[in-house]
Amino acid sequence: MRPAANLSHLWPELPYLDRFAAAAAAGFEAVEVLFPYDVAAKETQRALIANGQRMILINAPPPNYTGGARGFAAQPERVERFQYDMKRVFRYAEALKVSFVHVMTGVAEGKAAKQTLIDNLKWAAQTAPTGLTLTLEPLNSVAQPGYFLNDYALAAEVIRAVDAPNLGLQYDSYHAQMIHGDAVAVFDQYLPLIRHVQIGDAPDRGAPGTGEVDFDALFARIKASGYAGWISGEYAPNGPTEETLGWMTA
Ligand SMILES: O=C(O)C(=O)[C@H](O)CO
Ligand SMILES: [Mg+2]
Repeated sequence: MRPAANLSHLWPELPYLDRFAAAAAAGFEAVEVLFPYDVAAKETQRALIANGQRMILINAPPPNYTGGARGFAAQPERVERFQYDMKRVFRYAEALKVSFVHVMTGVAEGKAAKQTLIDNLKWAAQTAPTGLTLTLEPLNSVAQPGYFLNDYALAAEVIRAVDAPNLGLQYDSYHAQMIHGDAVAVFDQYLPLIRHVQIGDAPDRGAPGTGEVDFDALFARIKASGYAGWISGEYAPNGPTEETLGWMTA
């Protein structure tokens, strides 16, 4: 088990740069951040160095760089902007030495959207710096209405169509449970494509153990599978984050 902390979700009461120290004090050597772009990469780097941590994952920027709409990789009218932004994210990722960039599809539907996503990902996989893996994550339609990649079967189809060694699946127990009703079965079914794991409960996206995901079974399956990647806590703590971290030793 290699635990990581998603600092966009955990320690929400602290300013961004203070969350690194809180995570270090809780024992996290690895962190991830959804959208670090409104802070200079050097400042994030300083926080990582000061706390002996590594940044494992960032998201490709949303249209306004700090939040809001979740990407546009499946929007046919924004291919040029996609390539422009991905070049920026690659520079940012290299500066922070991140392992994964989550590419978001945005709101879209239909055949043209799927083909655009596949073409964009082929280009991005070829252009990405060596050592960086791109991920796709299905997001459920309650959290992200209209989001193109709203199903694990669709994500698997796109990943297989792109067929690049540096593109894989980002599994998230919260979204998997919301979309398919059984997060454990989704983990089992898509294991060969999974490169990164995030955990949160459903339906409220609380800490593991607060909802309907069977975490005992999920952790047992992860352990039995030989999955050797990161498991990142990405949930809304209902109270002090430190009191929600039992999963780190599960
Ligand atoms: O919502 C999630 O689960 C994510 O991991 C995304 O990165 C959303 O931006
Ligand atoms: Mg997630």
